[in-house]
Amino acid sequence: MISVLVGRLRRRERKSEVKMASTASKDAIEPGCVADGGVEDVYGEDTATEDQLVTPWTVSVASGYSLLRDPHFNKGLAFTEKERDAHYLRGLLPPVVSTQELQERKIMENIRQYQVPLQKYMAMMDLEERNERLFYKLLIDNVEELLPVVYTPTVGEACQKYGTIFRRPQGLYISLKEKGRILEVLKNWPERSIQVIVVTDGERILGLGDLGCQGMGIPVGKLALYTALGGVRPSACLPITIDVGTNNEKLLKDEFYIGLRQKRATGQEYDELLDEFMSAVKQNYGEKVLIQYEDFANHNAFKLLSKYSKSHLVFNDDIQGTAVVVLAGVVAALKLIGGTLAEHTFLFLGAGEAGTGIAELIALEISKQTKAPLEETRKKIWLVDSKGLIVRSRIDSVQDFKKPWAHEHEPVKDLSDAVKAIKPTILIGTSGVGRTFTKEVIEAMASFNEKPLIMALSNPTSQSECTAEEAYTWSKGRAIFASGSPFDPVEHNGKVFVPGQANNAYIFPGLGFGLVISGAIRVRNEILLAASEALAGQVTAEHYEKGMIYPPFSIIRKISAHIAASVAAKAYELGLATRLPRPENLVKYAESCMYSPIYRSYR
Ligand SMILES: NC(=O)C1=CN([C@@H]2O[C@H](COP(=O)(O)OP(=O)(O)OC[C@H]3O[C@@H](n4cnc5c(N)ncnc54)[C@H](OP(=O)(O)O)[C@@H]3O)[C@@H](O)[C@H]2O)C=CC1
Ligand SMILES: CC(=O)C(=O)O
Ligand SMILES: [Mg+2]
Repeated sequence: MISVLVGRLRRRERKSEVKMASTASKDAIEPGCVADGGVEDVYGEDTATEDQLVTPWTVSVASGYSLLRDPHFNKGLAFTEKERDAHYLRGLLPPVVSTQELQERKIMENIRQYQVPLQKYMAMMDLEERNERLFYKLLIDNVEELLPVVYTPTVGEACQKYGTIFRRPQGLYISLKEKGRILEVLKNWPERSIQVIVVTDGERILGLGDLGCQGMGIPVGKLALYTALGGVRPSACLPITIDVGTNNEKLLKDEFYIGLRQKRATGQEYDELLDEFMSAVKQNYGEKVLIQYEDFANHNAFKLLSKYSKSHLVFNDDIQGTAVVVLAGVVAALKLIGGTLAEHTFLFLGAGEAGTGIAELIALEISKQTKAPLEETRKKIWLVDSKGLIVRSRIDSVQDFKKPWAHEHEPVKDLSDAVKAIKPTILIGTSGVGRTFTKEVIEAMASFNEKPLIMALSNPTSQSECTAEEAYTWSKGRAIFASGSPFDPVEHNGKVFVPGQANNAYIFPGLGFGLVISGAIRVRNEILLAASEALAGQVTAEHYEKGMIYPPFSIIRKISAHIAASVAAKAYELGLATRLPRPENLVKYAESCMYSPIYRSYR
């Protein structure tokens, strides 16, 4: 044990020596710029130029067999002849020397041969554990094909079966057993320079409910996107699952379940654990670490966000990230459906984190545009929950986050009747319940709207309120449609429709990256609105011609650089940014900070 600790300390000392050696070259890019992820180049391997030699440190200099088994440095068959000599690799590899491009082609061919999505997911996770740079190269270069594998919908199935497919632990598990020792647990994580944490307690995993400790697939997947889509260096990302038990009876009885076998802790016990976690994170990683809450149930999510947004850099992806991406999609869609934001009427199925989060940001933007008070702008937005339309007469019985949406109206029991009564121009699904946008609902939308905007946001695909095909067919090809999980293009009456993917994956990687590169210390609504505007600004005439309201994921790194720049600019303007001086060209700066998965050469 002592020798492991000494080894780890030595590693950190050596990393900082390398860091000093590499700083000079970075200054040549832009003063103050720190390459790859906007965080300190702890390993020294991420220098901006690829021809510089770096040392593959692990406990000591990694070499031979251990080098091949260190995913951070392993290049497999791509080790050069010189590297094979210098690092004792002779005989441990077959003679051929491959390129990263050839390795990438081979793995893509292998992955395409799997028919079952979960097999593709497992192949990708295996690759991440074997060769991190190749994993990210694959993900970046084939983003549209691989996003559904490492993210929704497949990650949902992976979480459901996490115990069965579990091979090696990913991320950090903090359970009730660690109460009183969370700081110690954080120190067990091998990296010190953490910039982004994604944390879940597993209670509302996508629209699949309580998956307890097996929710870990979500922080792992989200952080893979932080690197691939946003450019944050992998070593600066930390996935965490807080295990307070699960109320999922099936999992509690599952012999392969990996979490605490007890009912969820609530009340004071829960609050104290979360409080200790939040303090320990700040103590260990400082003020500027971004904590992204993910897939908490709404009874905790709103509370946590409001409690810690005053003292920590926190962001709730389901409440805030979803709101940003949907507002951007709606604003972009105005070019196709006409009118201003204020002229539209919105109806939501689902009044939880996503529904009320989106509703509030839309109301804020309308208020900003029209100067009308927020109480007024909220009146154009209606929400339906599991008990029907949220109306004034229900105000005393609904949760606090629903109260602003309890408008004057007679009670309405179901969505179909609500659509007919409210006559919305925009229908948004955030219920987590599949196939709830029925033929009757879509036909009603199409009966009083020339171009109804229909967004079925629930994930994974099985929970989508309707499919793309249903939306286009039932509206006779008039709907503008976007969904949370991807759908293939649909042909209807000889015309091809390309559905948009309204998923917070467009936003959180760029938004988080913008916070990191500016050293922001808090997230504010103005920052969310800036991110939304930046995303909407990336939709071009060419996209509109195809009926698209989001740009394609194939250009996500460019999109993320623009979002990050707008976020950073707003953070500087609000006095929330601490990384000084402010770079002049923030888009260029963001691009220059992005992690590159290209192999480095070892001395
Ligand atoms: N596309 C994206 O980027 C995102 C998608 N989502 C998806 O949105 C869904 C909801 O997430 P979230 O808002 O966090 O969940 P919540 O649990 O906070 O909210 C769900 C809401 O849906 C309502 N609801 C449940 N069943 C029905 C029903 N049969 N009819 C009408 N309303 C119903 C609930 O009603 P009640 O309050 O009465 O219980 C609640 O208001 C999930 O599937 C999630 O995957 C979430 C975030 C981002
Ligand atoms: C996309 C996402 O964050 C969710 O479905 O929860
Ligand atoms: Mg989520």
